[in-house]
Amino acid sequence: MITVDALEKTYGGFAAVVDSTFSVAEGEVFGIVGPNGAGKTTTLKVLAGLIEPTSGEARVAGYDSTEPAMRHHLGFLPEESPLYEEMTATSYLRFFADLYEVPRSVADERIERALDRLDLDHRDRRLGDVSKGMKRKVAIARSLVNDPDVLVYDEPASGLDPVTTNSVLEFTRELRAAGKTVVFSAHNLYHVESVCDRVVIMNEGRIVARGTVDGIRERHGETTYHVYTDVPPEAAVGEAGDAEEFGDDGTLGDTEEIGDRYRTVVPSMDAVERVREAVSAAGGAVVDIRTREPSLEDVFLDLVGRPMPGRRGGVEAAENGTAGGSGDGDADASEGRDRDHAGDRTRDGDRTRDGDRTPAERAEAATSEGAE
Ligand SMILES: Nc1ncnc2c1ncn2[C@@H]1O[C@H](COP(=O)(O)OP(=O)(O)OP(=O)(O)O)[C@@H](O)[C@H]1O
Repeated sequence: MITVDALEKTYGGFAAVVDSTFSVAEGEVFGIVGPNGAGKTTTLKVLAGLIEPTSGEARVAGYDSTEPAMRHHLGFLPEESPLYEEMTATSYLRFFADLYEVPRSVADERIERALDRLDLDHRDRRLGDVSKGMKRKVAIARSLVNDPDVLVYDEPASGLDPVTTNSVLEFTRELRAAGKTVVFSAHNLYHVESVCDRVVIMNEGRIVARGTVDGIRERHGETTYHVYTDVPPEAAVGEAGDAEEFGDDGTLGDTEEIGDRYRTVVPSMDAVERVREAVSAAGGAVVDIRTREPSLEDVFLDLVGRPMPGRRGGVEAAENGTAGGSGDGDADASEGRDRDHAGDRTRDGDRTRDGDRTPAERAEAATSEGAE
């Protein structure tokens, strides 16, 4: 349903996305995770047809992402989704359905269903007066008014309370059950673990891991063993012999005093045995051993904790104070501003006349221009 091939996006020489290749099957929930500035939003904006790749391509529902017709198959939820504050949820969603030229009876039924499912109260209150969670739900409902096959959600549950977060995650699962394809970005790894079929982890513009959450954990994470003893292994080692013998990597492992016990973390069962021998030689004993599987978070921290090679323009440009360095959006206008497909308009000017836009384009324009 989605294929991204050798995608690259640079802003004024700064590589926001580098050589990104992945695909998403129909009916799959696919997560893009990564730290701030990893390139998640840029990737999603390319998928949503809001910016053009510098090179490579993205195809969505059989269309190149730059083709206006693609948008009929797509619902996009931006990270920030300003709404028209004077409207009610219902009138706002009808407005978008009209932009997509959805017949009123079909739209009303679709809107009711989405609002019911999202437990949206206060449908007739002005949007300026509703909670952040409700606003996010209305924005999600908006992404569905054209009944798209593909949903691209940027941080759908960020900043929401736990109840609203759960309801948004549950709703995402239901979208999958209804056969929709969902791509979403998240910082919160729990959100990703609990919903996604597959994941890519991005760092500094590049994909650094991919697969199912379990697969990524197995491939990139290391099981550790927590050995609890009644004497510190260091002391035992002092009497028993050479501390360097512990651990596959030749280190002793991390020991921490916890109450009247000592916990030594080692990377292998071999090392556990050496702790046992050393402690028993010192007259002590192993009182407990626990295995700890790596979490996605462990893997994430390990993978994104080191600098990536090959990102051009970043540090040097920032140090020189040139465009695109910190990438805060003030890059050279010739390359650095988001362009709508086929260069129709820049973000801050030269808008096309409304009459030139397709229904999907008008809706997208209203999405990004809403309540500014
Ligand atoms: N219009 C732009 N002009 C210049 N640089 C940009 C522009 N948009 C994004 N960048 C830079 O590209 C890099 C990737 O940004 P992007 O927003 O895709 O990251 P992200 O993973 O979504 O980050 P976050 O989690 O903070 O939202 C960042 O360094 C960002 O500052």
